[in-house]
Amino acid sequence: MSMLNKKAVNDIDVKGKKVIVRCDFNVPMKNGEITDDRRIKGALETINYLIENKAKVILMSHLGRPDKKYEPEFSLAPVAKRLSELTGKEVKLAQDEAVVGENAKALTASMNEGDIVLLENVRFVKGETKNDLDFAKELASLADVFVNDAFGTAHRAHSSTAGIANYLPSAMGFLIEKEVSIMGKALEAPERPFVAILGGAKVSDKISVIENMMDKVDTLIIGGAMAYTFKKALNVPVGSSRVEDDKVELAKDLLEKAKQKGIKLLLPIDHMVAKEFNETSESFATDTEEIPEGFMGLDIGPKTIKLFEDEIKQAKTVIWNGPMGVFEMPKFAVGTKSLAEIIANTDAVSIIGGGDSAAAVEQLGFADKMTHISTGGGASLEFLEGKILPGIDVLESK
Ligand SMILES: Nc1ncnc2c1ncn2[C@@H]1O[C@H](COP(=O)(O)OP(=O)(O)O)[C@@H](O)[C@H]1O
Ligand SMILES: O=C(OP(=O)(O)O)[C@H](O)COP(=O)(O)O
Repeated sequence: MSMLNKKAVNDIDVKGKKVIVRCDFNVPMKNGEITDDRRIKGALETINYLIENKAKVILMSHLGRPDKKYEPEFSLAPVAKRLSELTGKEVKLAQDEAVVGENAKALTASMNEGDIVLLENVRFVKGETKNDLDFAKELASLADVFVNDAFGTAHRAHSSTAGIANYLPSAMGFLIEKEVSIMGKALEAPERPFVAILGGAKVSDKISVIENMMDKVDTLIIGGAMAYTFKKALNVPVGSSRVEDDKVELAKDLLEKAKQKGIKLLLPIDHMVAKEFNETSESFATDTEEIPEGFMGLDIGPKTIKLFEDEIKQAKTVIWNGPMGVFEMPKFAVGTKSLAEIIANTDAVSIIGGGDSAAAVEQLGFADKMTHISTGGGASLEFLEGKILPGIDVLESK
């Protein structure tokens, strides 16, 4: 695959060079504080390598979705502070509303080897998300080499992730290398049995993943609200569960396809149901796969957990993306938590897609027991769909 043979940062000469590194520092924040710094930690290997190898390190990222102009609440100042703590070095923030302004130019012009400068949020500039080449050229003018290590943003073709590669020699960072090699190997040459577990809200979001996975896996497990569209396709009563009526025919096709390909497709066989979408409403576990009239499925039931567990225990490779229920409500988080624990306790290669399942695994303290937790939600989904990620595609090949 073309994304697997890119030059990495250790394939190029960086000594004394200004290296501009696109990171994904789009971290969740509450009241100006970073609530989860996994993405910052994920970039440290590349940053530390560059420092040790005497590069001048210029970092850039987006944060959130500002309205294409300077907005103080989207400043990367909290990230600069956290980076200083994590690297033990002063990380200067170039405080320019236009990103490549007087401060950025002055700070980057006077760098010593091993210094770190962080540019302001690249999405303060209107052209960024349109992959405007003038802005890409401005960013490139600050440096000698471009390294992309923003896996979480690799599915976007923006000035700082794609356009800039037109103007500088380029390579991928260690985070992108790790994400692509672990997930790439699972897709290309997995140890078998290979089990994919998909959950979350919508079939429509994950159709392409389901289709692509069908060519690779031995077993496909489907939970979360998505499962009810499949149940409806099988004429199983689903009560008032969340169903995408316009995807029922598609679900039928996917079930048929799984059969033709000889893939085991597992759906829930019991459910935690409630009258209403809240935690105080009357709720219970159903005996069978049928959901009574007037009730909705909000989590997988105990028999289903056991069914999925038996399958996961035999797997040599497990990929998981999307929660098994409405895990935001503790009462309906049992399925998601149980799966996290089951996967954590297998010897299989375990890969957790970004987004909700990654957050659940992290919160439960199982992160260390997984082979890999992706730092990209949308990006890992597109990768699993088999799409080429533009932020990687633009980089120089070996
Ligand atoms: N049975 C269900 N009924 C309604 N919503 C559900 C159900 N199961 C899961 N969800 C919701 O799906 C959402 C996550 O879906 P999605 O965004 O597709 O996942 P991810 O972020 O992992 O890609 C969560 O907010 C969760 O509450
Ligand atoms: O957080 C991100 O996406 P994700 O929530 O799908 O992982 C990335 O930083 C991309 O951000 P964007 O979806 O605003 O382009």
